[in-house]
Amino acid sequence: MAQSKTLIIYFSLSGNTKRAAEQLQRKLGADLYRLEPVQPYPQDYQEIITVGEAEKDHDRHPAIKQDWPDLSQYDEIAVGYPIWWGQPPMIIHSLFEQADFKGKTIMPFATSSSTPLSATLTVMRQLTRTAGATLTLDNLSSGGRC
Ligand SMILES: Cc1cc2nc3c(=O)[nH]c(=O)nc-3n(C[C@H](O)[C@H](O)[C@H](O)COP(=O)(O)O)c2cc1C
Repeated sequence: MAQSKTLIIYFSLSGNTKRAAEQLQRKLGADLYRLEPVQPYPQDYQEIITVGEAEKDHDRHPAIKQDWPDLSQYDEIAVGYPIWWGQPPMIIHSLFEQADFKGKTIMPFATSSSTPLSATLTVMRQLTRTAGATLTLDNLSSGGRC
């Protein structure tokens, strides 16, 4: 029987998380899917800040395109995102609400200017638990279940 593959789902605006996801893809031999909002974010940095801040302040989870691969092929899903205001962006909430992650192992990874991945793990644990999945840092930099 073929071994189950890992799927990497990532969100990236300016390309840093995209590059991290591609590195991880090479390391894990995983499949790759870029998460995108239905309504694209603005190009202008200041406008991104305005839109992103409004989403955060109003707990608004943007509509997402839902053309990811059939998740039943994967036991492990790596979820990557840029850290926004010390947290995963609201689009990651949309992902956990719309995708069926029940029974999956979720491996988070993130890029930022300085905030560490660990700052986002309380939210990621909550999202993962609500989705009926398990959060792990195995295969990534830190190691260990959380
Ligand atoms: C709206 C917004 C909020 C951000 N908040 C933080 C933050 O709290 N901490 C941090 O270290 N970097 C923060 N950053 C920087 C991004 O996390 C960083 O540039 C990231 O690598 C961008 O990833 P991307 O190129 O995949 O979009 C923020 C950037 C944006 C646009």
